[in-house]
Amino acid sequence: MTVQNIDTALGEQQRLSDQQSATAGEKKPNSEHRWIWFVTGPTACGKTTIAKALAENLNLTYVEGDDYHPKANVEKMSRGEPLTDADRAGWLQALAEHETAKPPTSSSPHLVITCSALKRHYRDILRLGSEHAGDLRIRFIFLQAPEEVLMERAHNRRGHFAKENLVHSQFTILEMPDPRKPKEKGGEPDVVVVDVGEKEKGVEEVVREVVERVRGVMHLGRE
Ligand SMILES: Nc1ncnc2c1ncn2[C@@H]1O[C@H](COP(=O)(O)OP(=O)(O)OP(=O)(O)O)[C@@H](O)[C@H]1O
Ligand SMILES: O=C(O)[C@H](O)[C@@H](O)[C@H](O)[C@H](O)CO
Repeated sequence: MTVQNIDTALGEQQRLSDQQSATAGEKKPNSEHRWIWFVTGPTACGKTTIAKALAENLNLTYVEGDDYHPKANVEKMSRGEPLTDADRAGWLQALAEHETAKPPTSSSPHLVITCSALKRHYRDILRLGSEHAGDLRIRFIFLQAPEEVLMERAHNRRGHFAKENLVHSQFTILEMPDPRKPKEKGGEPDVVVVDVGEKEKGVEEVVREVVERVRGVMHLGRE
């Protein structure tokens, strides 16, 4: 197979996976729905960077998930101590409530929210919004990169409470979503996985890919 053929095959595979993501769980698309996009992945994978750019490009409302942590969580993370399930419970609940709250009127009703969402169970808490407010389409973008790459990004980042000493603990509990398998087989077809680990890719290219794939899912979901 030539490089071009591999690219075409991968593109097709991605399109099929996004198509699945567009309609995951819905029998009939509803034109009145709101989109909620969670940008997820371990610390320093680029959630804030990519979510802001995505919101700006598609004119969606950006919400920084870290702003919903209680002070004690931020202090704990600043000391390099990993959060527990109990520490994250209230935070996940706050984000789940935020997604079902009355949509903002001053800007787009569609949200892009950052949240590490490291475990399947956490993503399921966020998915519950769809049951509580029937017009929601909750989707995830998982930014995937090797641990060493995120260690380096966290090390080089300035002015953030999360340092490189949080990275390893997050990888030990990470439950990577698999969008290719159906839900009944443990898969998560409502997740768009984007590789952000390649050095030569850079932020601009990742943003371009994310915007294109989100656009694809939202468009497919409206058909
Ligand atoms: N695709 C990329 N390529 C190279 N550097 C990147 C990329 N995306 C983000 N970065 C850089 O990596 C660092 C981490 O990014 P960012 O703060 O957006 O991550 P985050 O996932 O929001 O982190 P946290 O969960 O700790 O808040 C930043 O310095 C950012 O500029
Ligand atoms: O433990 C977690 O789930 C993560 O630490 C997130 O809650 C943080 O917000 C992020 O990684 C740092 O910005």
